[in-house]
Amino acid sequence: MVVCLHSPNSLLCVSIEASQTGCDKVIFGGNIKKKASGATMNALVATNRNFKRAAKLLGLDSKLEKSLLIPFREIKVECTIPKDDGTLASFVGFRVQHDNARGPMKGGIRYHPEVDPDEVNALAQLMTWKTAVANIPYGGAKGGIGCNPGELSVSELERLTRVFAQKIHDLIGIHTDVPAPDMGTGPQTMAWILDEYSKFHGYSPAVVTGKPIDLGGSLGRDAATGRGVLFATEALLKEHGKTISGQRFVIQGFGNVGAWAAQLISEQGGKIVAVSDITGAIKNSKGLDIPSLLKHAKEHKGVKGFHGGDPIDPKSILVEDCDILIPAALGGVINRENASDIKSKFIIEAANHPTDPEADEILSKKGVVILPDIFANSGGVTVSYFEWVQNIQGFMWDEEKVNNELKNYMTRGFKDVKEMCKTHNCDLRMGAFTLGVNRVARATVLRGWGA
Ligand SMILES: NC(=O)C1=CN([C@@H]2O[C@H](COP(=O)(O)OP(=O)(O)OC[C@H]3O[C@@H](n4cnc5c(N)ncnc54)[C@H](OP(=O)(O)O)[C@@H]3O)[C@@H](O)[C@H]2O)C=CC1
Ligand SMILES: O=C(O)CCC(=O)C(=O)O
Repeated sequence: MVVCLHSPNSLLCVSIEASQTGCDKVIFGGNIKKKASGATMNALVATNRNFKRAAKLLGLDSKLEKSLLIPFREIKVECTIPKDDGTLASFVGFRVQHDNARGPMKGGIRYHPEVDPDEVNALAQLMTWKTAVANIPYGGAKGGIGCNPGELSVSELERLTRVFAQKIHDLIGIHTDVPAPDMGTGPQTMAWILDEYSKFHGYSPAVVTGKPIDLGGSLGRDAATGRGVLFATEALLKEHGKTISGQRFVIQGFGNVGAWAAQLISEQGGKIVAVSDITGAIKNSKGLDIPSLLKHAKEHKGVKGFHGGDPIDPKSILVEDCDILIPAALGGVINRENASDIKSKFIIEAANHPTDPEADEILSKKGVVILPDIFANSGGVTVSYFEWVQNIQGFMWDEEKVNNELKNYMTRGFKDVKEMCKTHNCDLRMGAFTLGVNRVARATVLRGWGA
C-alpha cells in the first residue's frame, strides 16, 4: 500500500489532493522536516531556494512553478527484517518520484543513517534538473533507507534490500522509474533489486542501472561519475586557461565517486594533496600516491593509517590549502560556518548539494568558482542512461564507446550551461538550474494537463 507524505515547508505552501499527485493517499503530516543541524540549511529548503531563483530568472509562470515543485509521488515504506541473531530490526525506506515530464524517473538509492524524507525529496528534485541538464530522456527520483550499512552483514543487507524492493516493485519499472546506486549501495544492491523485481514482473535488466556487468551492467558505469567529474573539471579549467596537470586537489569522500575521481585526476597529472573518508583524513603536500592509497583503502576499509601521508583532522579537510576542492561525500558540508575559510579557487561538486545557498553567497564574494552538482556529477546518470539503452537494445557497447560518449555529453553540457550563464547573466549554479528547469518546463507545457 502506497502512502504519500506531503512535507510542508515555507516555500511550498499548497494544498494538494491525492488525485493530483498520483498517490493512493496523502498525509499532511505536520512538520516532518528535518531540523537543520548547526550551520547546515535543510536540504529541501536549500534546493527549493535555488529552484525559485532559477524560476525567477526564467520568468516562469507561477502556476507552472508550483506544479514543477510538487513531487509526482512520495513513497514511505516500513522494512522489517530478521537480523542474523534472530532479533527483528525495522527500518524506513523512501522513494520520491519528483517529475516525469521528460521520461522515466531516474535516480539512486542511498543507504545512510541520515536519510530522511526532506533530503530524499531534495535529491529527487535535483535529479529532475540533472537529467535535463545532461539532456537525457529522463525525469528525476531518489530513494533511500535510514540505516548504517556498515553495521549490517551482507545477508542482512540482502534481506533489507529485498523487503524494500517488494514494497516498491509496483511503482518502479523500465518506463516509469529506474533506480541506481548512491551512497552506501552498489552493483550488488542493484542485482538484488533486479532479482526481486523479476519475480513479480519477469526478468527485466533495464529496471535498474549500475548493475554488475554479468547481469547487463554497462562497462564504464562504475567509474562514470568520477570520470564525468574529470571531464567537467577539464572543461572548466580550459575556460580559465588551465589544465589538470599540476593543479592541487583536495577530495572529501573516498568511495565510488571520490576514489575514481582521485585515480583519473592523478592519471592526468593532478596532484591530490589530501583526502578523507569516514575513517579519517590524510595529507601530503607533495601529492598522495593514489594507486597505493587505493590499495590501502581496500585492505583496511578506509584511508586511516596510510603511511604515504600525515593524518589530519577530517573536520579541516574542506579548508585545506589547494587549487581545487572536490566534495564527494555528504550534502550540506560547505555552509556559512566554513565557507569563508575555504582556500580553493574552484569547487567541483561531485557530491549532491554539498554547498548551502548561504555558503554560495560567501564564496561568490570571494571569487570562488563553483561547478554545480547537477552538472558536475551528471556522468553517473549519463552512463546509467547508456546502460538502459544497451539493455533495451540487447547490445553491449565497448568501454571506449561509453567513455567517448560520456565526454561528448559532458562537453556539450558545459557549453549549454555557459550559454545560460550568458543569457541570464548568472553564475554556473544558476546557469545549470535555468537550463534544467527550462527544459523540464518546456516538456511539461508541451505535454499539457489533459482536457
Ligand atoms: N555513485 C554515483 O554514481 C553518484 C554519486 N553521487 C554523489 O556522490 C557522493 C558520494 O557517493 P558515492 O561515492 O557513490 O558513495 P560511497 O558510499 O561509495 O562513498 C561515500 C564516501 O563518503 C565517505 N563519507 C561518508 N561520510 C563522510 C563524512 N562525514 N566525512 C568524510 N567522508 C565521508 C564514505 O566513507 P566510508 O566508506 O568510510 O563510509 C565514503 O568514502 C554522494 O553525495 C552521492 O549522492 C552523485 C552522482 C552519482
Ligand atoms: O545513475 C543514476 O541513475 C543516478 C545516479 C544518482 O543518484 C545521482 O546522480 O545522484
